Parts: sequence; structure tokens; C-alpha cells
Amino acid sequence: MDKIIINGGRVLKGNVRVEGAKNAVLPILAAALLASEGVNVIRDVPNLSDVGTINEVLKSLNAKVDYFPKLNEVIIDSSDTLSNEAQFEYVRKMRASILVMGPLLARNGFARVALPGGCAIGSRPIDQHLKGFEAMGAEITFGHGHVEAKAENGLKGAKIYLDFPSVGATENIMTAAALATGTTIIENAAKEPEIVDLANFINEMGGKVVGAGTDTIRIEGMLKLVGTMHHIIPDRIETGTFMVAAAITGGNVIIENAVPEHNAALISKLGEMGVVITEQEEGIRVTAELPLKSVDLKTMPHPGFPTDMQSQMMALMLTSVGTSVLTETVFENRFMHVEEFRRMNAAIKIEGRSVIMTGPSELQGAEVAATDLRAAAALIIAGLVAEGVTRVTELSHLDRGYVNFHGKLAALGADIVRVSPETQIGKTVQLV
Ligand SMILES: CC(=O)N[C@H]1[C@@H](OP(=O)(O)OP(=O)(O)OC[C@H]2O[C@@H](n3ccc(=O)[nH]c3=O)[C@H](O)[C@@H]2O)O[C@H](CO)[C@@H](O)[C@@H]1O
Ligand SMILES: C=C(OP(=O)(O)O)C(=O)O
Repeated sequence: MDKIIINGGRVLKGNVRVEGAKNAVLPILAAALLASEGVNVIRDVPNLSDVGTINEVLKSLNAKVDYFPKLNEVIIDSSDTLSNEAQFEYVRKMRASILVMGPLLARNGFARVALPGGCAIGSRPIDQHLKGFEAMGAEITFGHGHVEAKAENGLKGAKIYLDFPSVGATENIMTAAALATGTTIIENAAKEPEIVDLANFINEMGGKVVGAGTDTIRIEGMLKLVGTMHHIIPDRIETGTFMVAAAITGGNVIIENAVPEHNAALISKLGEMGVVITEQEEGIRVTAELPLKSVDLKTMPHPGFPTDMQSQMMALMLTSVGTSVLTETVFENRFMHVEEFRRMNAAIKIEGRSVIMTGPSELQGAEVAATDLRAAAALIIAGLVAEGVTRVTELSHLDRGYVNFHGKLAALGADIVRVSPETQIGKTVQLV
């Protein structure tokens, strides 16, 4: 089992470059299935295990997929007839596999997808996705751990009001609507930058989506879509993760390929804590003089504070002076990392959907296990300032969403290595 080992106490300095966004590339690779002619060339694809998984899903659906990880490129030819079913082996590994449901329904009038079930951060139902498909004329049935959507006479444009601005439901409905007859309007839609990237991609394939990035999205259905070339937007969560890593060490780091507007809520919160953030030509510069001030924060759908930055911010808030309250409103169970922080001597308690931290905690190195993707990053960040050695296990979570995280931190001056049973102790490991 791989481990990341950190010897705390180094100040981060230098430049780091962020990759293409995981949460943009997954829906976009799924949406590539909409093209019944030509090939899609997707660029700035991060070399993540989740990308490998979605590629496998696409292949299982009869698309031809060529992946060039060193070039950060995927080429997809989905011009042959697609099969209908995304199997449990993929959906279990990665929930975003359900994002093929919209494109399959649009192309085939039928889709069968294994039910994703709950996960470490919450129960994560898909009722809003299905409500959208149903409004467009699909018949939904459940059985044997699967959900089926059938639209024998094709999908028809509809007006859909989402009960919650779900990212996945907005994406699945957008892709289903892209080939439907007539116009679909999604109200109370998610407004994340990844939704805008998906809309741009659909439009580049010849679609007509307007309003992405606002709470009302209008999609005109087309007769067909054609393959195109698309660049994935930079990863705002990887950007934010390095901002927090720089801040916790009192560092001075420039983050290249970052889009400040995508991180407005985080930048504002870090500013309240005393972190100085400036936009430069090279990227976002983050400097901090310790100690930082305590703050309260609440996760919200975009443009609110992102839940995917919650655990990393928890690490930072633990080290700030005073009492901090962090409230999670997006997922009902995204506090599994709290117990791991406790193992590092964190003064932290959970009260309902909030955690209360009395800082600064004198963090101590310990052996801790990543409970989900962002928790993995958060524990490593805590290890950067903990006294002594921190060992982080369960790194398969980390590999879903971060490319060479330990290598990038080491290049900024952190004392960090990744070891695996197959490699010598202390040798850094590169993903394929
Ligand atoms: C691959 C990807 O892009 N993942 C992101 C996406 O996940 P995902 O698309 O799964 O997140 P959603 O926005 O759909 O979920 C947000 C909340 O809505 C609930 N919900 C969602 C759909 C539904 O039909 N019914 C329902 O109740 C969920 O259980 C959750 O509590 O957005 C989340 C919220 O920003 C991020 O944390 C994830 O990193
Ligand atoms: C929760 C996340 O991803 P997913 O929706 O793919 O589980 C995340 O990126 O933090």
C-alpha cells in the first residue's frame, strides 16, 4: 500500500502549475458520446485515475478511445452505434460514470446504468437527474441494482426546475437535451465553471446552449452533433488546494494556470484570515505571515464556498488563532477526516453539520488514512506543518483528483516522499 510521508516544518516557495479540471473533464468526456460524426479531441486532460475510469466506461459503450497521458489528450470516436449500459464495476469506482446516462439517452433513446449508491461523503441520490429525464418524456424504471431510462419516441424539450442546483443533474440534463426535439430550460441550474465548460463543448460540437453560469440554462436540441477540439479549463480545486498549502506554511507561492474568478469565495475567505493574494501575469501569488486569524465559513453551491475545499480549509483553520466554525451544507456526511485530524492532535468537535475548532492546534505527525479525495489532500497539508512525521495512507483517493501531488509539493520545498511496496523507500513515484 502506497504512503505519503511528510516531515513537517518546511516553508513552501516557488511556482506550481495546475492541471485541467477533473470535474470538467469527466462530464466532457461523457458528453463526447453525443457526437455521431467525426472525432472529439480533448486537450489539457489531467493524468488521473478517474480519467482512466471514464475512458473505460466509454470503451465499454463501444466508443473508440485513444488516451495519450503524456500529451494530456484523449481522442474519442463515438460514431458507431453505442451500447446502452454503464456497469456497476465502473459506477462503483467513480460516481461520475452516471454522467453517460444523458448522452446515451439522447443518442439511443435508452440507457441502463448501475445505481451508484452512497459514498464516504453522503448518500448522493440521483433523483434530480431522473426528474429531468422524466420531464423530457423518458420512462424511468428500477430493478436489479440498475436504473433504466427509456424514451421510445425520443426526448422532448421541457422546463425543469431543480430542487437543488445539482452539478451532475444539470450536466446530465444538458447532454440529454442537446439532441432532444425542441427547447429545454433548466431553472435553478448549477452555476459552476465546469458547467460553463461543458456548455462550451456542446456548442463547439454544433449545439446551442445559452445561459450556462447563470441559474437558467436554455438548450435547443439539435439533429446531430459533430466531433470537435476542446481544451479543459484549469482545476480550481487543485488551485485552491495549493493556495491553502502555501498559506499554512507561511509561504510564498505562485500558482500558474489559475483562474482567480473561479476561486472568488476562497480568495475572499483567505483574505479575511490574513493571507495576501495578488494576481500577477505568471499566476496567483499567495503569501502569508503566520499566525492567521480564525474565520467562520459555510459551504454552498457556486459561487459560494466550494465543498471540495472544505477539508483543506479545515486544516488551515485548525492552525489559526481563535475559534473557527465550519459548516457543511452541500453533503450531509463530509466530516470523516475530522477523526483523522484528531489523531494529529487537533482541537476539534462536530456539532451537527458544523465543526468547531479552537486554535491554534499544535498539530503532531501521525499515521492517518485518507477517507476521500479532498481529505487526502487536507491531511497532507496538515502534515506540512505538523511537528514530526505524518504518514498518509489510502492514496487511491488522492490519485482520483491530483496529479503528482507529492512531487509538486516537494518542488516547492516540502520534505515529502511517496513510497510504495514496489519502490525503494524514499523514492518518489510518478503516475503513468
Ligand atoms: C464529478 C463532479 O463534478 N463532482 C462534483 C459534483 O458532484 P455531484 O454532481 O455529485 O454533486 P451535486 O451537485 O449533484 O450534489 C450536491 C448535493 O445535491 C444532492 N443531490 C444531487 C443530485 C440529485 O439528484 N439529488 C440530490 O439530492 C447530493 O446528494 C448532494 O448533497 O459537485 C459536487 C458539489 O459541488 C462536488 O463536490 C463534486 O466534486
Ligand atoms: C467529491 C468529489 O468528486 P466526485 O463527485 O467525483 O466524488 C471531489 O472532487 O471532491
